[in-house]
Amino acid sequence: MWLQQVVLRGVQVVGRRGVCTTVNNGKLPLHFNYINGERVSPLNPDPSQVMKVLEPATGDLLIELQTSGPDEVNRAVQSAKEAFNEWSQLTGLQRSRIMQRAAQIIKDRQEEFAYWETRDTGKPIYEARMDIWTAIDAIEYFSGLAPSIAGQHVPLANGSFAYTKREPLGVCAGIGAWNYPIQMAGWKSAPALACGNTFVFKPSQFTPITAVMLGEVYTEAGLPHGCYNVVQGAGETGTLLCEHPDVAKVSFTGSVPTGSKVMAAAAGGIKTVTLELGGKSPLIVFADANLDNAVGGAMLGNFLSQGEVCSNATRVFVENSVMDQFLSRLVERTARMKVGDPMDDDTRVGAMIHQDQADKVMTYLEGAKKEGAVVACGGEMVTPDDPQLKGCYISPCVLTNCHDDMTVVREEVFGPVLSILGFDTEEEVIERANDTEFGLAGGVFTNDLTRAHRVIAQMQAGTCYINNFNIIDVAVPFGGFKKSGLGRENGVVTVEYYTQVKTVYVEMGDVDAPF
Ligand SMILES: NC(=O)c1ccc[n+]([C@@H]2O[C@H](COP(=O)([O-])OP(=O)(O)OC[C@H]3O[C@@H](n4cnc5c(N)ncnc54)[C@H](O)[C@@H]3O)[C@@H](O)[C@H]2O)c1
Repeated sequence: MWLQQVVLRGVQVVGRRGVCTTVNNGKLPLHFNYINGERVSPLNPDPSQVMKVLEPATGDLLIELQTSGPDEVNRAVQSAKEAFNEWSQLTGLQRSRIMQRAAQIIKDRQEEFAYWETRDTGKPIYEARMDIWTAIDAIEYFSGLAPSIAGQHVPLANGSFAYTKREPLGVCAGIGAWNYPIQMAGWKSAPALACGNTFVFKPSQFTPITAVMLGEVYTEAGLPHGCYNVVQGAGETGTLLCEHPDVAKVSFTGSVPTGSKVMAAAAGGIKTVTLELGGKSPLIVFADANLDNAVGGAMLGNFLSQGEVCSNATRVFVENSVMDQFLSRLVERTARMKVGDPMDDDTRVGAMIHQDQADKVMTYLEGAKKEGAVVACGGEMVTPDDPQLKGCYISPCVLTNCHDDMTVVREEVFGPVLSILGFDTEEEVIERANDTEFGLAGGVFTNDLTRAHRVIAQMQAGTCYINNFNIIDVAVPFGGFKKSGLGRENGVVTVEYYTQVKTVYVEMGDVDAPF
């Protein structure tokens, strides 16, 4: 492996999976906050607030770090507040140039980023490399938009006019989930910064590493100190950010229950929120579809990142007349997926994020079997040959004999579990597909162009696919309907979520006052 020894600023990590040793004698690696342009330790370290981060692949301790309490959150927000004046006064082009340099630095360091993303998340390295690119894409894309963020000119009577400006909001906070850490840091910081805001990010407590590396990159690229900050911690740190009076907006990615708490915490300060929440997305396969493509789409829609993906098509509706062909091809391809060492290039299913998540998935599977589901393949805990790999590995699972009211079909499992449901008519399947509180994504496979658009038009989901699934492009908005969220990430529309409109009336004549 190319990275036997990696040195992060302030932290030395020896060996491919060794426990990290730090400049602080391996006791309290405190340099995982990023405030005012540098990695920092909380000013008043509290030994009772140390967070242990385990490596998913091995189950070993990866890193220990200090949780950020009120003082540290305030320090990060104040750093962002002080930086706002300078950053927001730059032209879009000036901001753009700095961001472009940042994107280039990540490209130069992409293997290092991918390595750490894999160690932090347990996902296969080939996927981590793609994730790094999604962050690069966001920084490049929003840097491209920055110079063209502008308002409107509106002519009024008698030569008077009004104009609008798109102004930044101020300090924006981001809170991330553990399944796509660098992507979330990129998707949230890039539009925030491009629009002239400054930013404080709290990654998930399970995946703290790459967000801090991104801070170093931004600083190296010339981002003024304080524009991008990171605080570490779990829910309490997140709440402190949401409630902080100097935070103008919160962009949150995570589960529906937490999203609801974030919205409530932000409500006190009348702050805007972007919420990217959970899903239970449907994929409908009609009999006329190209079945190999449909099988590929169903697998993309279920087995990336060990199935820990919000938009996953965990309910695959297959027209009964092609069920047998579809299922045999799906099972054959799924059973071939290599489960194991996330650092191997040909691994397709890595380690679950932690034991609790693996237990949760296995509990759903046990419940599904009790409710009558049949395991067509997978769904077992796998023990890799390498004794170092003591994490939790689950073989990708296809469930048949499912019905709509099973728990596994109704709730978000967040693991490699695909439920197959048969259907006979278009009308019936649309109603069943929409029968969920979620609305993140949805898809259809058919060669009938008219039907494809007719079905998608009725689908209650924010991100829809015809003849593919789970592809993303930074130029295309992503987000959910119903309980799956509010607002969008990616695409030009995101500028609206990181700016506020100022209207200015300009009188060119005399004031016509009736007093
Ligand atoms: N829609 C999307 O784009 C998207 C993407 C990825 C994951 N998700 C969803 O995320 C969930 C899995 O991630 P998770 O387990 O990390 O979610 P989670 O809701 O448990 O945690 C998400 C983040 O919120 C923080 N948090 C917890 N309580 C908080 C509070 N009261 N106030 C503020 N922040 C708080 C956590 O520390 C973490 O950083 C799934 O439901 C998945 O569908 C959605």
